[in-house]
Amino acid sequence: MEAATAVQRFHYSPSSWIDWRNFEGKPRGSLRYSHRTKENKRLTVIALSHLQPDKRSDLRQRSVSDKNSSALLETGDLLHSPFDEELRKAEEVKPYLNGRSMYLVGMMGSGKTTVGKIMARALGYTFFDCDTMIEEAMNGTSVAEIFEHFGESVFREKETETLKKLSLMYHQVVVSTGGGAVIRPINWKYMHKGISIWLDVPLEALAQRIAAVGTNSRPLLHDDESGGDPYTVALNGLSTIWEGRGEAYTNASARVSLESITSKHGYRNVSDLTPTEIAIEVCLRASSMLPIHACSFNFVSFDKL
Ligand SMILES: Nc1ncnc2c1ncn2[C@@H]1O[C@H](COP(=O)(O)OP(=O)(O)O)[C@@H](O)[C@H]1O
Ligand SMILES: O=C(O)C1=C[C@@H](OP(=O)(O)O)[C@@H](O)[C@H](O)C1
Repeated sequence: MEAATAVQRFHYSPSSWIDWRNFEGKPRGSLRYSHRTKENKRLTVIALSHLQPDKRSDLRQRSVSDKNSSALLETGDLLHSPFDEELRKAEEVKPYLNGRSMYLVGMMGSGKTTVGKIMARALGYTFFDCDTMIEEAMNGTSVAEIFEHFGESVFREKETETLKKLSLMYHQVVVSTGGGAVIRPINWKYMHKGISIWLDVPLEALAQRIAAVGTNSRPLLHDDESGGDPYTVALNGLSTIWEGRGEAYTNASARVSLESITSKHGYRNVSDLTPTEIAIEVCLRASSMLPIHACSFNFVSFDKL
């Protein structure tokens, strides 16, 4: 076996936990950690960057508390940590997707970015965030600044251009769209080139998430002057937006309801679901919609089934 592709099994012990501060951010939703072993071999660990601080500590506890837990350390290939094992369920659907891209739609805060990064990792797809692409195309101007200085219509034009580019130039991508991408019919023409999945999350759960991180990056929630608490402000804003576009989400090829997954897992609240559990469900849902014969066509336009 060549040294460059050799995969070594590394057993965690309570004292061998890796300090997260040694990680550096990398594109494509991963973090890379390198250190030298006693034998002076360079080992690299890739871990999931989507993990929130609380989820990281979950992983840490799971890793150090189980004597048999192990992670594959590698020199250039993928890491499969104990956490990644869950993702194998999603990875298994890859052959059925036949390279089709996945477009995540849903209200702001529904987890399109968080879940999309995990899906991309599981499927070996490339992840794109539409808002980030627009910001980059506007020389780093933030979404909030684009709304403020140029108005929503300019942002929507850029959004359409970005979806067009993604749908025509790429395959095997997971795209996190902006919450409002569903309102322009032309955008559906592009998103239906792949599989579009609506992440349907109750407004109360969305308001909780948004209140926790603030509305700075979400200009459509800025206008409230009621002086209410962050949760109420977010819920009122989301309710108004939902009235205007709730129906548009039903154009998606499939809907993944977080309430349904919650009861499937026997949980009490939507907030008990991990992003990984949701990502697995989205991948399974996408592949379950594909008729067997559709799998023999590569990258054909995938209109609503
Ligand atoms: N399943 C989840 N459980 C709890 N919080 C989540 C979950 N998914 C996303 N979040 C949090 O909600 C916020 C919005 O998520 P994000 O992925 O940015 O949504 P979107 O891209 O749809 O706007 C983030 O702070 C994220 O950490
Ligand atoms: O709902 C919307 O109209 C918007 C949602 C935002 O994206 P997220 O859904 O990623 O927050 C962003 O595109 C912009 O603020 C407009």
